[in-house]
Amino acid sequence: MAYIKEKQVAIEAALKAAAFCIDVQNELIATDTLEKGDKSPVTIADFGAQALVCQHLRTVFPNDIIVGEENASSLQLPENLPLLEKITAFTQRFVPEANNERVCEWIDLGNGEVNKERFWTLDPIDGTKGFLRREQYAIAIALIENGDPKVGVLACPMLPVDYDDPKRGVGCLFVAVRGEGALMASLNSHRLQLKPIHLVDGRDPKRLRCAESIEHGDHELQKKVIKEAGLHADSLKLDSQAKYGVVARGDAALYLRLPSPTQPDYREKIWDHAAGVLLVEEAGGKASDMLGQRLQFASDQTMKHNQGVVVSTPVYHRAVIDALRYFLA
Ligand SMILES: Nc1ncnc2c1ncn2[C@@H]1O[C@H](COP(=O)(O)O)[C@@H](O)[C@H]1OP(=O)(O)O
Ligand SMILES: [Mg+2]
Ligand SMILES: [Mg+2]
Ligand SMILES: [Mg+2]
Repeated sequence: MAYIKEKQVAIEAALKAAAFCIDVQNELIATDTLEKGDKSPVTIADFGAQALVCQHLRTVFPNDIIVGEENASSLQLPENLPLLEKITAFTQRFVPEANNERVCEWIDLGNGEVNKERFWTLDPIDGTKGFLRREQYAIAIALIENGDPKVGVLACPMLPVDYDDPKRGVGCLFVAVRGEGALMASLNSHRLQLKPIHLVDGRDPKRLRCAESIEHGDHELQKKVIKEAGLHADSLKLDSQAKYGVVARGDAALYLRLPSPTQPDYREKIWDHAAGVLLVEEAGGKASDMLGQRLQFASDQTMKHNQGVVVSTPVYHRAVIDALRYFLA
């Protein structure tokens, strides 16, 4: 077994951040949200979850670089002091020594640079819009070495443990280490029981479906490609890297995300994919961009060499790449 300590620490950090997000969500009010430069929302939970994860990683791996989505610059503006104080108050429930200054320092531990050796990438809340709608979101943590995700953890506090059995409740933890398979645990039981998960096996036709974003993508082209690849069941629409989780555990056969026609120049971010890609690969699947090229995690935080993502079983992956070649020709 490899990366034992990294895996353990990433799981602890993700669970702490998930508990934090659940607390904030239960008590959140509209003014607990800011708008970023790109018009996307960021909440006190995004900031607090980044602070907690970075603080935790840094305690155990003091020399490791962290590349996270958020930074504390807006929180240092005088008009945002009430917001910062709220984040600190919630953070103190998990780390009693938190104060305003430390919380900003912990958030900014996540301002490291992508490099070719070793770094962590973190999305403290992936799917902030889903979080605000009380639908799907994920805490996503990945360790990248030499451009390759080695450890990936996704906590999905709102994801049904089993779409077909609502009694099993919501809340899932996904864990993968390169070469060691993909695992999932319910967040509902007292003891975390990680069990192996696998891709869809084709015996259940209703699971031969695609997982798609609610907000992002080219839904028109996706529809044509999905059909051409031979997937006929209605898509699952859900926010965040929870889509990687449902593919890895066989609730869907494909995650397709094509560049939106309204934002053709948007490039994906490493923290939106690294953990999920490892999870699906370790469950036996394939992940690439829309041209079938390898997703690159070590050139920049923006994946400027890739467009779109195709994540699936080897057979459907091939079929989707072929269908895309046909439609894009
Ligand atoms: N214009 C955009 N196009 C594609 N993805 C985006 C865009 N803006 C933000 N995102 C990120 O896409 C992911 C949400 O995708 P989905 O629609 O699949 O849930 C999130 O990681 C979100 O960031 P964030 O982490 O801030 O929520
Ligand atoms: Mg965001
Ligand atoms: Mg994200
Ligand atoms: Mg985010």
